[in-house]
Amino acid sequence: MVDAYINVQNLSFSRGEHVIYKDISLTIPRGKITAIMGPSGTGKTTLLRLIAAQLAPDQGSILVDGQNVHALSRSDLYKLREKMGMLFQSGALFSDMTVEENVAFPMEEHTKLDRDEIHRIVSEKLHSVGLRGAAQLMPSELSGGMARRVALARAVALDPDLVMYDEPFTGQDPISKGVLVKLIRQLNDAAKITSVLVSHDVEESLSIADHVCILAGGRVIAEGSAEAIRASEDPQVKQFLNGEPDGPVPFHYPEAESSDKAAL
Ligand SMILES: Nc1ncnc2c1ncn2[C@@H]1O[C@H](COP(=O)(O)OP(=O)(O)OP(=O)(O)O)[C@@H](O)[C@H]1O
Repeated sequence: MVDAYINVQNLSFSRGEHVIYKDISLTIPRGKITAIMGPSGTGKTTLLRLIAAQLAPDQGSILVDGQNVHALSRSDLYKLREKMGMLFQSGALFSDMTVEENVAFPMEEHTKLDRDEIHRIVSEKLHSVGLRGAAQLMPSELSGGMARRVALARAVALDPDLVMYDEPFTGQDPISKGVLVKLIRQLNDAAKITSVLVSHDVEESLSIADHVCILAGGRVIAEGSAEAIRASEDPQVKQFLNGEPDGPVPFHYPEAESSDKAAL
């Protein structure tokens, strides 16, 4: 039996007429790195936002560490969110704060630790991403890869049980990608974190993930170990892994019926 940290059970979610998920179930194992992959616009970021209870499902449930996140009181949800680190695409650094102040920010917001203790933890977190020497720099003085690593240090500042990464490799050169892959692995293993990674980057995702879910067309088209996914003979999985535009997974965003009729 898989020791699940997150259980998505019979989840359905629509935005207006657009069905994003139709009765999907998947498991995110505890202490492992799970990659969520799928074509652009398929709803990967939406799934992270549903897990963080920033969005509510139309049907079904999401259990995080055994708790139904959408049934929690405001204060229990707040407590659970303190255990979730997020590195979202939009999660840029605060441009008017130094690197050190950026990493200290979640501790100042969520804990009563004193300045010395915060300083010690910030140094430790920056050391773990190889940037202790950059503590006094401003974000504008960092390369894109360094900024991503500072954001990573900030995402793990509160020692979360779960870290969700949304497209951490976007815009990174191959060396930075390799560094980020190693860091995500190290942080996951050293602190026994459960990591969820959303990415388009098939090679980087398969190289790092223990467990993989591929989403397409509102469904889970494959779920399993990275090796099992690589070896899959399923035409939809092969199409996605090989980056082929034509195949069982449609390339075009579905048009509303009314616009079809209007065009006739
Ligand atoms: N705030 C919103 N209002 C309405 N529709 C939205 C909103 N945010 C996202 N969507 C729609 O939901 C669908 C899923 O979006 P989402 O960002 O989760 O996809 P994704 O798989 O993460 O895409 P990408 O890989 O391109 O980032 C898309 O079709 C998008 O148009």
